[in-house]
Amino acid sequence: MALYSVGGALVSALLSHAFLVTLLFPLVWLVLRSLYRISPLHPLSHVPGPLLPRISSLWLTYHAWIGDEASVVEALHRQYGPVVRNGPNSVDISDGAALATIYTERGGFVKPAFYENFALPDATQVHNSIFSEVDPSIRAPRAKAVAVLFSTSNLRQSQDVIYKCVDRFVERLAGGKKASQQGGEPLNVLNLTRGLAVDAVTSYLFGTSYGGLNERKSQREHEKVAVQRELAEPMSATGMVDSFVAVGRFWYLPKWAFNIVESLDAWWNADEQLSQSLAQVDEFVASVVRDAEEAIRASTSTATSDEKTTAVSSRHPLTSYPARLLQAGFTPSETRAQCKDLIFAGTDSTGMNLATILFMLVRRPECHARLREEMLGLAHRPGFDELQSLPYLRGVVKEGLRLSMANPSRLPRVVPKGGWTFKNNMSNNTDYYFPAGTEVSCTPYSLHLNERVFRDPRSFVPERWLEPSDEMLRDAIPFGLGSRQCIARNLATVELFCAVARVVEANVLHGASTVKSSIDILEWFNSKVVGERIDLVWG
Ligand code: HEM
Repeated sequence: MALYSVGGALVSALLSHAFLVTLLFPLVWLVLRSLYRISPLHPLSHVPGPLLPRISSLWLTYHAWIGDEASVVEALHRQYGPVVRNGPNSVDISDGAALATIYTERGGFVKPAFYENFALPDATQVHNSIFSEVDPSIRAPRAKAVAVLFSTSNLRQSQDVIYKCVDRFVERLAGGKKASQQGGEPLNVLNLTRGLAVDAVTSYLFGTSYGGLNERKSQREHEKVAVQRELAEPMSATGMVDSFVAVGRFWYLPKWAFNIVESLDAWWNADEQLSQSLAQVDEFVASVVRDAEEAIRASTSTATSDEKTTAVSSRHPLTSYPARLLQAGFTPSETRAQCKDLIFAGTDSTGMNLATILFMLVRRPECHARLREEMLGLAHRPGFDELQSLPYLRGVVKEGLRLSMANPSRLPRVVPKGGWTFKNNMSNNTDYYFPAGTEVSCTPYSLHLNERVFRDPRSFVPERWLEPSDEMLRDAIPFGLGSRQCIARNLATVELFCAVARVVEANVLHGASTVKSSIDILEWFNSKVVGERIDLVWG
């Protein structure tokens, strides 16, 4: 009876303080969850790491946001060793021995759900891209439809398309040099390399050039004014590319929170230039996909003669990226989203890498001289394939890719059913067991700057690639690794080789100096160059 009345009193007390209970319940839950996460009962309790990331994934989210994630995780490795817990359920490994299991063997582990925060809008729909799709069975038919475009033999056949863009790029660089010598503004080389990247991707894959290197053509009659403006103004796709790069600030958030933060961010940072850039890219992509649809319609036997005439006039190749996706049965809306993704991925990374290589060659004139000697020492202008076998040029490109940090932060994956034991030979032969569902990653920043593998790791030393160790070859992962490595690795590599070779051949960098002594970045998934400029000046 007494017990009954005590219970009743407790219930009525709780009910009369419903507000307090509502407030307390989540707090108690949070405290209990945090205690569990730092307790020996947690399956990752054996992995070293500081307190905050063990308690909450907000720690990593915060560092991604402020843009120091990769260097902060590297600092953890220095303190705790090659295996560190950087979140309640996540672990980063700075030992290249982990790469094969995580990314390559048996197709590698799958990407975590937050990759889907990189999905792309098209009108009222949102589509996962080949990059953001986490389900391998959904990604596979899309990648299969376009894979042939990224093969070396296909690229070889279309090399003229790439060279045309590269030559225009060298011309623009030379124009910038002239203007700078005449006392103009410093040349933002990142703007031009992005122009080359967007033109190469769109000319080669879409059959139509975006024209990033040909903007403001109408002002040609005032050449000097036009050049000055080109030096100062960003290429028109820049706003769109930068807005996608900025998704990396909060991509770790769960979908619902991501959507709220993204909407607030879009409202807060709304500006005319960005809206124009987004609209311009949308318009370009829409017209490319329309042309592809027309060409497909006209190629079918049921096409009317009018349709055939339109298709012939548009001359859109049935083998283009959008045409291949459409013919494989994907909707025009999804095809537009996939094309926009390529414009973003292809412009940002290649642009950043090429600008970094040029920056490094200017900073190290002796490397530029040696490369020029290699190029000029050839009896003939090297062909497409021969370029990639020139030892010093290879060293320059590989070293640029190692240091450029276009994608500096971790490449996370999820441990599959059955768990995974990582046999760590680096620190006391400790074995680490990670249960299914654990997020594991290697971080290009840590691997590329590991002094055990790359002596004097922060210096640009192309010579180190003349006789690389097995570990160097294993740990340099600028394109990622395995089944989800960069789909356009061959295309990007070819762009870099051709552009660096032609720039050095034309001797445009002669007499150049850099405005800053280093390239400072925000370490988002795709890094952002602070100030969005990599400036060169010629005296
Ligand atoms: C030097 C230039 C480039 C670098 C350093 C680079 C780097 C990367 C990296 C690191 C990944 C893997 C990300 C991960 O594992 O989470 C990736 C994936 C990808 N990249 Fe690139 N990329 C470059 C150029 C390009 C270009 C030119 C394109 C398009 C034309 C492109 C399209 C893609 C796509 C679609 C994926 C997703 C592949 C998949 O998940 O199946 N990238 N890239």
